[in-house]
Amino acid sequence: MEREVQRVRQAFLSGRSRPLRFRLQQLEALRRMVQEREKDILAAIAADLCKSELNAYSQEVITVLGEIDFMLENLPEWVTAKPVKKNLLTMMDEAYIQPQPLGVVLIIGAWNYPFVLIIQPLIGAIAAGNAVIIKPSELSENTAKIVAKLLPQYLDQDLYVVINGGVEETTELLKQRFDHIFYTGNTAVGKIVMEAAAKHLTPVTLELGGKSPCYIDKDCDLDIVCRRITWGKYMNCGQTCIAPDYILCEASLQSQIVWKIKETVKEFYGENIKESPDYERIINLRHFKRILSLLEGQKIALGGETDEATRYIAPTVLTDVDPKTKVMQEEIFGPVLPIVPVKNVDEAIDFINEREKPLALYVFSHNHKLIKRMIDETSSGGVTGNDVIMHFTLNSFPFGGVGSSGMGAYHGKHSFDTFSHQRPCLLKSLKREGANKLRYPPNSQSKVDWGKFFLLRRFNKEKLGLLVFTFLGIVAAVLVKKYQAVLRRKALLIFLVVHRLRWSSKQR
Ligand SMILES: NC(=O)c1ccc[n+]([C@@H]2O[C@H](COP(=O)([O-])OP(=O)(O)OC[C@H]3O[C@@H](n4cnc5c(N)ncnc54)[C@H](O)[C@@H]3O)[C@@H](O)[C@H]2O)c1
Ligand SMILES: CCCCCCCCCCCCC/C=C/C=O
Repeated sequence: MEREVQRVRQAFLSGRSRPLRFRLQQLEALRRMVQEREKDILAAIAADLCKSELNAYSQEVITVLGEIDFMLENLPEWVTAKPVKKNLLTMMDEAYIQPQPLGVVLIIGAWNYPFVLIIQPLIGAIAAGNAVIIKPSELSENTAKIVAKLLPQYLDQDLYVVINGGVEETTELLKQRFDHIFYTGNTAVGKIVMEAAAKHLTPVTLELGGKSPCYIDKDCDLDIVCRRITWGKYMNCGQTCIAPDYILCEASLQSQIVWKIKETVKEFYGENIKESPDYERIINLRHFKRILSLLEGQKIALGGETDEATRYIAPTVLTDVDPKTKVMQEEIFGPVLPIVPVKNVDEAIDFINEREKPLALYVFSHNHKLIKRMIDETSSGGVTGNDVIMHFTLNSFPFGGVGSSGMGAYHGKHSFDTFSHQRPCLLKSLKREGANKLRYPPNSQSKVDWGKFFLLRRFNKEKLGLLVFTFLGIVAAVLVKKYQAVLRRKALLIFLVVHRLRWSSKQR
């Protein structure tokens, strides 16, 4: 493992991942890989999650292609140095921020969207000029294998490396020194990753989970609300990090919600859900049993049918759920939707704020003010009003959690920033030592006063214009003189002295 990481580091140190042209060419090659090997990729995802190829394409491949195109379009602008505002002490210098790659990045993926969750961060890491080691989830082994097979056929083989394996291999990998670790998965392992990273002071992005609440106000169109919630909750069999985990609403709405979800389930998956190409299965037996255990003692208002042999769990709704029960203590990550009755929006806000900060929050209402109030008075990674999941699709948004749902974010420019160091660069001249002398010992009151003037003096636009105009006038005048260099310095000095004296007298 150590040797493998060392090999990737050597490749990074060669410098070839840095030029813009190389980054664009690698991103184009990645796009070619997705397009040319689409069938293989979709088949692998389908095998891992019992997912139709159409769904695999819409849920994973579209996002990846969109992200690559967005990067290709914007990268030339993002990589350029950005000049910054200067103060009086640095006004003759060059000052800019240069984004630079961090070095060798480790990306650890989760199984539930096994392709997009490793390829989307990879796109950001390549765009920012890094070398990357990718560790796909061992639970989605078909996707892990196809990614390990295809990437070296399209990308630089020493800069971008896939390492497959389970907990043992990941633990070994985490002992190595990286320049950034990007982890997607559950919160418990997130803590293990962060602890390992701390040994090398490696910064981390943690894309974690949590219980994302969904508040339904009585002032809304329940047909549409239930259709949207049914889509987001049962997509991928509930195994989506930002799926609505539970519903909060007034008790009187429960029966209508159950009825409308039931009708929508029929509309989406037909009479025989098991036969539907659009309904997935639980990833493994451990998760299947874990989800079943959440149903114990609950009032099942819809669904509840299961089949262990195929790890099938029907779209399920629980009503009158007691917040103290197990289903409300952990992220469900399956097709089970508890409804917890609350008296009103105030109680819903308190309910959310008494718990860990979720990855997403959903609010449904015709009342725009109520939605805004929920946003203002709660915290979550992201929010969608009157829909679910859809904030994920906007790559101008930073995607990530807050508190126990994660730290850091990615997608689009946010990915580029996550994998870049914003390096401040100040380029001075070895001339103009007069002004620099102000900071050298021995110190004096006069030097401090000059320092205050140079660093604290604020010019509004008019004054700045006047200053520039006067300065240019002086420069023009002295240029025609014989001893221009000496005179210019003196004139500038006189101007600054006069200006500072005026400023000091005003302050007194
Ligand atoms: N925020 C997001 O973008 C996002 C996306 C998907 C999933 N998630 C969250 O991830 C969770 C589901 O994923 P999961 O955790 O079951 O996926 P998982 O089991 O695939 O684990 C994630 C990764 O962690 C590694 N890992 C597991 N145990 C480890 C250990 N002890 N030490 C080191 N590495 C270890 C695995 O090898 C894997 O690569 C849910 O909580 C979900 O909400 C979050
Ligand atoms: C045909 C229209 C496509 C609509 C877009 C669907 C968006 C699906 C997004 C799925 C989320 C994938 C990432 C998951 C993260 C957490 O698990």
